[in-house]
Order: sequence, then structure tokens, then C-alpha cells
Amino acid sequence: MSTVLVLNSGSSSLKYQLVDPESGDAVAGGMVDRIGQSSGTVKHETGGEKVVRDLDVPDHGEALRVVKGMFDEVGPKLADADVIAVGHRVVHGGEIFSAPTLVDDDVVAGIRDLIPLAPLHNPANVTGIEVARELLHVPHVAVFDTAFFASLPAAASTYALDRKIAAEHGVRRYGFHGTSHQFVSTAVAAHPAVVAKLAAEGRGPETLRQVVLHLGNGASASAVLGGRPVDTSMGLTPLEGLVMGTRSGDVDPGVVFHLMRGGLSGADVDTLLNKKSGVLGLSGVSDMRELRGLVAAGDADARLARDVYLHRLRKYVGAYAAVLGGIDVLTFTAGVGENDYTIRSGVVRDLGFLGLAIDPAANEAPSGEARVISASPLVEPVETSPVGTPLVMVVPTNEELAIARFAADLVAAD
Ligand SMILES: Nc1ncnc2c1ncn2[C@@H]1O[C@H](COP(=O)(O)OP(=O)(O)O)[C@@H](O)[C@H]1O
Ligand SMILES: CC(=O)OP(=O)(O)O
Ligand SMILES: [Mg+2]
Repeated sequence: MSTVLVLNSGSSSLKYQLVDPESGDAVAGGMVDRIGQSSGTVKHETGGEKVVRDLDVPDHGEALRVVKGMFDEVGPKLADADVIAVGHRVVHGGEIFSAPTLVDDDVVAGIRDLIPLAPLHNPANVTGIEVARELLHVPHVAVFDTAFFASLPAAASTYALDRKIAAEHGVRRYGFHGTSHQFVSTAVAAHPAVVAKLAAEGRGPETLRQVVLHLGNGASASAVLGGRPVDTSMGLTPLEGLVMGTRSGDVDPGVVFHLMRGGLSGADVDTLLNKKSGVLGLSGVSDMRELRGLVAAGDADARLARDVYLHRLRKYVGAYAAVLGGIDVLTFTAGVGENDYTIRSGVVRDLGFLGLAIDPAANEAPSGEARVISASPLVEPVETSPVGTPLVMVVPTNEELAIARFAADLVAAD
């Protein structure tokens, strides 16, 4: 069995998984948390065994050494795991990288050059790649969050700014979570219920209109037509669009200048919008499970946070229905999308005019599988409904598996 080690370096965490790209099984995995803070932890899991340790991890280089140590000590030993490649999640590929790329010194330099576009994410990605190349002498592959959206139509990727200044500074909509949006929209298109729907309507897969909602700590929406992205909610950076755990999503750009005139520095506003806003800013908690608890306990701030979160989501679904000329499948994925049925029903409520409706029993049944949760057609037969009868689905994302497969394919083709 060959494996790929997948590394996902966040601003203060390092998630990793050792994946068999053929079967899709995760052989081992874990996370180093609170990197650069005084009380870090490492969690390592393999074959049902879970080891958790507290330790100080000053930077991402040290985090990788800790991970290598966990494999050596707890297993499986990387030397015995037939690791054919290391796959790195890289958040920003700018306009240079639009596909998974075999890493060499020039590629590392290219990712470093993009730091001004992704100051929160790319520095950790560069360190992760540099240290991993020292520790593991196998091909390294960079898989970019932006790659799937590199082909967005110009009308969707262009901000209405002075063209020269925008071009000079690389200002455009790049889009993020692309590996997830691609993985999930591909799985949706292959799902038997979707294949049957298109067949019943006498349509080809190139006409399939999907909206995918990736709702994790970071959250983004995409509109996908026939497998190609036509719009997405994140922009130049992963700050635009939906309300997130700690990020504001869309705000009037005038807010930035207003706050700066009021005495906040540029760095203060950056921190405010990225780290102190969103669900956290409104309610005091960023985790959706905690928010749900507060709402149930009658907390008014939490209730408003939830209303703002859902309102924004409904707006994006409506906007993307307009972009696509209707919706065939609305899909929920990532931590919140896969697990929180109250968020799913909250989004779909009031979207009956698009033909969207949820079956409560299907929605509330716990499952880790890709599944349909929509109610039976509101209008029958399907042909008489002006926008068809869309499906609502839950599809677990698996960015690690997607990255492992990209890396294995690239190594095999080399
Ligand atoms: N059972 C659950 N019910 C509600 N929310 C959940 C559940 N499990 C995870 N979440 C939420 O998912 C979010 C994290 O999603 P995830 O996709 O893991 O994020 P990321 O990859 O961006 O760190 C958190 O807000 C967490 O509260
Ligand atoms: C790009 C991005 O927002 O990633 P994450 O959701 O992992 O923070
Ligand atoms: Mg994620």
C-alpha cells in the first residue's frame, strides 16, 4: 500500500493525514494546535489509538518535527509507510498557480512572493513546505485553494475598480476552499439521485446547476455549472462573502475608512475583520455548537448572530440561483454544513419559491454519507415546475483525500 502525507498548515495549527489515495482510507492523522502560543497540543490518531500531548510549539517548522516524532513513536513509522509524496494545502496560488504543482525551489519562491495577498495563510504554507522537504525526501506537491476558481468568468472575477491599479496589485476574485468545492461538486454530479434527475429531465451533465455551501470555521459558497465554477463568495482574500466563525464576510468597504478615521490602525481593522468579527464578534463564541447552545438558552446576542448568519446564506443562494438561471442541487458541506441540521433547515426555510424544501426526518437523521435531504417534489410532474425540482444534499468534504489523489496522480505522471 502506498500513502501520501497531506499537510494543511493554518495560521496557528497544522493538520495532517496519512492517506491511502487508492482506497481513500486515512491511515493516521492529527493536529498540532496553538502554534506560537504558550500552551500548544498535539493530537495523533492511528488505528483507533489516540495520543494527546501538551507542549510548546514555537513555529510551524517545530510543529512538523513534532508530527514526525509522533509517527516514529506512536506509528506508523513513515519509513515503513511507502510514502510516495507529501501533499501540501496552499491557500493562495495567485495568478501563477492554477493546478497542483510539483514543488521545487522556484515554486517555493512563487508561493513566498504571494505572501502579500495572503499574509495570514501563505507564510505558514512556505515554512511547512521548506521543513517538510528537509525531513521527507520524496516529491512534494502543492495543491492550491484558489486553483479550481482560476477559470471563473471575468464578469465574476473582476472587481469594478480602476483597471490599472487592480492589475498592478493583483486585485481580483481568486476564491478559496476550491479543493473542497471541486471535490463536493464532482461527488454531487456522480450521485445516483442527481444522475437519475438529469436523465428524467433529458439533460446532459453540462447543464447541471449546483450551489455548494462550504460551512466550516471559514465559509464560502460557489455556483458551479456543468462542473465549472461560475462564481464564488470569497474574493482577493478569504474574508469576503459569508459570515464565518471569526470573519465578517461582506461589509461596506467604507466601514474600514470610517474605523481608521475613528482611530483604529490598518492592522487593527485587519484583526477586527478577520479574527474578532463574524459569529464571534456578534455572540462571543465562534463555534457553531456553542452558538446553538446559547440560542437554546435564550441568549439574544446569539439569536441575532444566527439570524445574520442565515440571512447572508439565503442571500447568496438567491444570488447564485440568478447567476445560474436556477438551481438543480443545493449542497451543504464542512463542519457546520455536514453536522448542523438546524442551520440547513434555517437556510432552506423561505427558499420554497426556488422549489427548495427539506424533509425533516432525512435532514435530522445523523449520517456520515452523501445523501439527499430534500422533500419530495413540490410541483409534479417535474417538467411543469419552472425551475425543475431541485435536490438538497449533504455531502461530506474530504480535502485531504482530494489533495492525496492530486499528489499521487502528479507523481505517477512524472
Ligand atoms: N455536530 C456539530 N454540530 C454543529 N456544528 C458542528 C458540529 N461539528 C462541527 N461543527 C462546527 O464546524 C465548525 C468547524 O468546521 P470545519 O470544517 O472543521 O472547519 P475548519 O476546517 O475551517 O477548521 C465549527 O464551527 C464547529 O462548531
Ligand atoms: C481559505 C480559508 O478560509 O480556509 P479555512 O476555512 O481553513 O480557514
Ligand atoms: Mg476546513
